[in-house]
Amino acid sequence: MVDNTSLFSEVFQNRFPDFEIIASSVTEQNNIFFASAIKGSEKKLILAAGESSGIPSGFRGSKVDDEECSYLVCNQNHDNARAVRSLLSYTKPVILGNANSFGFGDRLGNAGPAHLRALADSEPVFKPVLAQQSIRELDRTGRSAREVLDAATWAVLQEGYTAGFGADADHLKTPEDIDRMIGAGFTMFTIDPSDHVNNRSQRMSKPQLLDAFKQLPWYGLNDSPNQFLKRYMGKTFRLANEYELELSEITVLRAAVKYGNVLMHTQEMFRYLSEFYSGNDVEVELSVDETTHPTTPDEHLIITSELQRIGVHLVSLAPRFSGVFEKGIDFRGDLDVFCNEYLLHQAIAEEYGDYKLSIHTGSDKFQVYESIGALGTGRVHIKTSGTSYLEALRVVANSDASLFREIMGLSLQRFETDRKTYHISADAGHLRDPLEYQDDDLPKLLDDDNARQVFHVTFGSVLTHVPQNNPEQGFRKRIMEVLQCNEKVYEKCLYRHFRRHIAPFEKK
Ligand SMILES: O=C(O)[C@@H](O)[C@H](O)[C@H](O)C(=O)CO
Repeated sequence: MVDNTSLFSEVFQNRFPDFEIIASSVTEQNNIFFASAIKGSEKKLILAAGESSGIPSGFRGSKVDDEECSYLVCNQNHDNARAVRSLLSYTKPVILGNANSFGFGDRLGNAGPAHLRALADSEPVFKPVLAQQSIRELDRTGRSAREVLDAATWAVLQEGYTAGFGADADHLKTPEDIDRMIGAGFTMFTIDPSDHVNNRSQRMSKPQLLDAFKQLPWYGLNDSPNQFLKRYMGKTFRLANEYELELSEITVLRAAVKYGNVLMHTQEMFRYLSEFYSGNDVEVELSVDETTHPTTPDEHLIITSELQRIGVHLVSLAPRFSGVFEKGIDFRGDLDVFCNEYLLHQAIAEEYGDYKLSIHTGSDKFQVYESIGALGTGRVHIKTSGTSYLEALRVVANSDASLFREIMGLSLQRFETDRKTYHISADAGHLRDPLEYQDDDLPKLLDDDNARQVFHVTFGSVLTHVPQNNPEQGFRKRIMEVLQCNEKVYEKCLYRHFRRHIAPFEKK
């Protein structure tokens, strides 16, 4: 039996023959039908159809009145995204809780449909965090938090994905960062206290540690040096009836000095979010992945115990894992050491924090996913972002060699500046002048680690580059046009790439 939505897919198509109606998007609410559509090379649209009086007032568009039916042809702009979210609840982000989740950072705002398809074709292993951008990414691309959230709403509507998605305001360092993101409707808040990690503690002698230990913000933490030492020094903590962590005096002192101010700052950010936005349904991640030294399991145990004591509740925590996690390339290091520590971190997260482990810089870590996917233990959040931008550049390299060479030229120029604050080891000296590559060799650069990292961290310079003599020819506009003309290829690249990330977690 033909259901209403497939019937209306035909109605829309017959009424607008020069539009491509996206069948997966057709939905009905209060006898009004909606569909995502594409009109030639123009931006995607949203169509509404029904009795004229029935079309909700929040939608803005051009009206077409037929005898039996009225239609509204709307641009996918912010006002219409808000109207969609107020009408179709599944297009609003929600908190995901303890469910395994996958962060699909999307610096261009057009990768969402393929992200959802890569996930939908797997058994329900992950919930999608479809809107995810860090303050650093927004500052570098010039995009707003609402643009990121709207892109996720349009993707969910287009794919007819009704199972719920998250929205991660990533790497927040100040209360102002929280204000900037929560106003757009984000639901997950990743606190980044890395500026408060005392990395010097790694090299401190015991006298230096004792001196720094006394100067920690004990009053703010409602604690004292002696009470802290009594809780941990010389204590043995059993984990999952399998592991034991015995905390020596020097370990406890070093952990306190390294993370003491992190706890204070995290408490302040958590209280700000909880008190100023008490009406919002939110969840919090703590990310200490961008520090100079790995987070040891001993340190993780102390951090999570202290967070519990000061009333900070997390949905996930991102430690700095051992081994080399760099942007845009696979894991480097001893995979056995990583897996052993991962299991310890998982046991701590489960037993002392009841939260997920979060893997940042999760793009392209295929060796890790083959290992931990097979383990099938614990709960995990995986965070990716730059890798979707690299797949977009792969399409540009295959479709518009001239544009790609221009982008590569700018990326090489900007690399040494833009690489700051990113943990990468690429050597641009291995790359040649863009003009020295044959057209056919350009796409292969997206499989070269040095080139991947050069492109990965220069996204901001590229996406905000507008030639003074020709403002209409900015790189972002040209990239989006190439992707729009090659949408099926782009979606196939993204789908294939994210299936490779997700498949290792599917039950064999
Ligand atoms: O580039 C960024 O700022 C973000 O993508 C950030 O690195 C994010 O937390 C991440 O780890 C994505 O892989």
